[in-house]
Amino acid sequence: MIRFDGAGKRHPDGTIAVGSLDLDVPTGRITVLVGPSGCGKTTLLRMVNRMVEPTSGRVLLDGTDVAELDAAKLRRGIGYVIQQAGLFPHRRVIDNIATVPYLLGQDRKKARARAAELLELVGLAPETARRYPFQLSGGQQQRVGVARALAADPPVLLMDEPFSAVDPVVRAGLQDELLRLQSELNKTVLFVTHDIEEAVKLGDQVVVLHEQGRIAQLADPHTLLTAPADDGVAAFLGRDRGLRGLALRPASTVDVRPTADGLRYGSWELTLDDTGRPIGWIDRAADAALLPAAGYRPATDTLRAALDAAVLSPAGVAVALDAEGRALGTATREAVLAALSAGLPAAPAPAGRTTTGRAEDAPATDGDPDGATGGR
Ligand SMILES: Nc1ncnc2c1ncn2[C@@H]1O[C@H](COP(=O)(O)OP(=O)(O)OP(=O)(O)O)[C@@H](O)[C@H]1O
Repeated sequence: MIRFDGAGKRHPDGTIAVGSLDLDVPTGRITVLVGPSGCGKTTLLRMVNRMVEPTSGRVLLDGTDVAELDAAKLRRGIGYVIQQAGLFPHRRVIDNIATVPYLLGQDRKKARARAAELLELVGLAPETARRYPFQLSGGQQQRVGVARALAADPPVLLMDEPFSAVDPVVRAGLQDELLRLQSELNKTVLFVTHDIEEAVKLGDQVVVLHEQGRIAQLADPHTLLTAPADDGVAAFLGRDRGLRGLALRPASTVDVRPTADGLRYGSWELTLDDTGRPIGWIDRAADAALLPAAGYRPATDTLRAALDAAVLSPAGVAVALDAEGRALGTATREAVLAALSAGLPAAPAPAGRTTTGRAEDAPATDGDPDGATGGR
């Protein structure tokens, strides 16, 4: 575990980057520091590997004050990934990844073999190994940066806006990759971002920071989205935080009608190819062209993906897919909405209006929507 124990940083010019922070970063989990520019995120991250020395308080790594550890040794035991990857331009990818193992005096052949494994682990083709960083895309460079940070198999990973320089699609892919890696590796990850969406997607716990490293809220993503500590945090989370919360709930709760039970909904029919993959929806009544069938994967996707597929479908029906893209069944918009409502408190029946226009309780069986609009 990493512990910030009253850790603060005051620069010689008097700037207080971080006032005094108490924070536990649990072992084997992802903790995300998120907050506006200049709130002290990078300062805090760098206190862990002693690139910044606190001017007050301490940072403890598994109970030991990092100030007591040899800085170079400490850094070799902590993976560090930064924006733009920070690769050595004159070294091939394979040697970039093996940098720390070389420094640790590992046998070169062994270090390279491990680097090749890591290349595969982060989803890069083997031929990437011999290229130089400038021959890679931004997203590929970030993957190499992650592989390099993992090379010495450090228990701790510090990631400072590692994915912010790449476009949103590549970024989402890198985030997915990090979550997949983390499910296998269980590193203690301290991740810095200014993007709240990224924070709630990746964090087991999210620390929302105000200026000078003051904690505005420390919570798991669900709590953060549903119960922001104050208006400032709510504003930072954005207006669609309720909808974004759907991205934290699994799609597996949606009721799926198996393909064997039929693929017709009114005049709409889902057509599949020989392998069981959806081709599209056809409206038998209109004899019109096939329309695309939006799908989602119940095993791995979120409720948000299921809702998206249902909303996009011309038939109002999402296609549930297996990992190979074959149709398992279908889920109506209503089924998705039912799953969505399952986690929420039931809405009471609409109350009627008194003659003074004030709402009053109405029996659940006697809800009168007209009354609610004052229609008579
Ligand atoms: N060497 C320095 N001297 C004086 N002030 C500094 C120095 N380094 C950083 N600061 C200030 O400390 C504060 C925190 O900086 P830090 O880089 O930790 O913020 P951040 O939250 O990571 O910002 P960003 O999201 O923009 O990267 C900022 O106000 C910054 O200007």
